[in-house]
Amino acid sequence: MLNWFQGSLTRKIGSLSVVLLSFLFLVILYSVITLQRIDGELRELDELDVPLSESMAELEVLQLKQHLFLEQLALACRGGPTPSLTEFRQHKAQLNALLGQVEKTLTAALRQHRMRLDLQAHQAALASIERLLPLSEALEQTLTLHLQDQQMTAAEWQAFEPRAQELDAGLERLLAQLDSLTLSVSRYSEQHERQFMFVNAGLGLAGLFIGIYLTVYIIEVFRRRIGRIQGQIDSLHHSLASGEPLPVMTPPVRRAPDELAELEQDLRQMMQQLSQEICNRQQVELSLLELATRDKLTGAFNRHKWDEQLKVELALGARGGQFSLILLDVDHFKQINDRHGHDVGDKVLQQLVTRLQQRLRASDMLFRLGGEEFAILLRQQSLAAAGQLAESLRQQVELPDEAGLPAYQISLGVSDYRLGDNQEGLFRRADQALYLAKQQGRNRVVLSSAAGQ
Ligand SMILES: Nc1nc2c(ncn2[C@@H]2O[C@H](COP(=O)(O)OP(=O)(O)OP(=O)(O)O)[C@@H](O)[C@H]2O)c(=O)[nH]1
Repeated sequence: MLNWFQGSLTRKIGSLSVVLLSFLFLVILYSVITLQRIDGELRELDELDVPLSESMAELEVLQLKQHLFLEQLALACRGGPTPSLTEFRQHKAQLNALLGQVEKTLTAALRQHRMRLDLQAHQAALASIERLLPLSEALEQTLTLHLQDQQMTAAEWQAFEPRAQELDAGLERLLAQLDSLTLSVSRYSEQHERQFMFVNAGLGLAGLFIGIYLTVYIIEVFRRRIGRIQGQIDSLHHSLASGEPLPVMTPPVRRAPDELAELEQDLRQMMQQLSQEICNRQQVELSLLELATRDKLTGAFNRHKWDEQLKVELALGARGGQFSLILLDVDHFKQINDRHGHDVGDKVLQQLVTRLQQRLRASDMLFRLGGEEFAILLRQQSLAAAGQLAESLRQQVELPDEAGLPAYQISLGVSDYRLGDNQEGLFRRADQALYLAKQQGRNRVVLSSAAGQ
């Protein structure tokens, strides 16, 4: 049973169909066998019912003839013509033949015994025939004796009449028994046919319900599972369109490994891979963006980013925004390189960026313009405030180093945005301030205003 639940969908539907077909086959088999039985019963009924009915009709006619003969005999006692003994003998021979025929029919039915006949009623009818035969024989002998002298006396008639009536009553009883026998057989057959009809209708309905259940089951299974797959494909479409990672999938529930479940699992795996791919791609994009905008050695923004950002800030400035610019340069950096080597020079540049970043705010942006030259964009900062920050940066850099790097200083030139400035104008003012700082002995801050700009 557990195997069935874990089986493929084709196997499940196939096995349910086999159950349904087997059930229908059994229904058909049952119908054929029962119909054959009913047909046999009807044939047996014909074999019993038809001859018995014919014999009964003849017996009734014979009984009437017997009555007439006895009436004539009663009249003969009172002086009427004596009836012919030959006629009585003919009746008796007919009676014997008929009784023999009925006995044969009943005995044959009993021997076949395929139908549910009332055995007691059968045997009672046979016993009645057994009793009637000697009675008829004795009556013939008595009548032969009385009619030898062609005349029956009144006393003889009185003795004879009860025995004749006994034979008549016996015949009457036999007829009633045969009648009830044929009636009960017909009733049994009718009842049996009705039962067959009900059972067959019930089985047919059961087959119909199983068929409907199977159909509904298949439709429901497909509808639910395909709906789930559709939902996953929808979220895949959405994710691909928006570029967002796919929703985190719960680990696949262990389900029957049928075709649809396999498809779902494949789809889930594909979505997980795709989700991973999207995350990777976003990381790659971030890395590429970093590479494109950051300086490899120091991690500060690069020249390319500087050009872009300066355009943005100038556009904002043209709309009323305020910002300032600091240009800074390491003093005598060539000497550091020359004395301590290029690698130490690199470390100095890295350390410089770290120290500067420590003092800057999140909205400030530090750029390496080339060599040992740097620029800082300060949003919402006046020239004076930028000058103060520049001075504090200078002092910060001047502090003795704990990592064993040589001491160094920086010179800084500061300018602020003025309405109508372009990239060159703004940069030139800051650069001239820096140049002046170098001229005045380095390790200092010069504002563009002080530089006469
Ligand atoms: N270690 C290292 N040195 C660099 C790098 N880029 C430029 N330099 C060196 O920086 C030095 C700049 O020297 P200069 O332009 O003469 O300036 P300076 O020696 O700092 O003198 P002033 O600016 O006048 O104080 C040169 O020797 C360059 O080789 C770099 O990425 N790493």
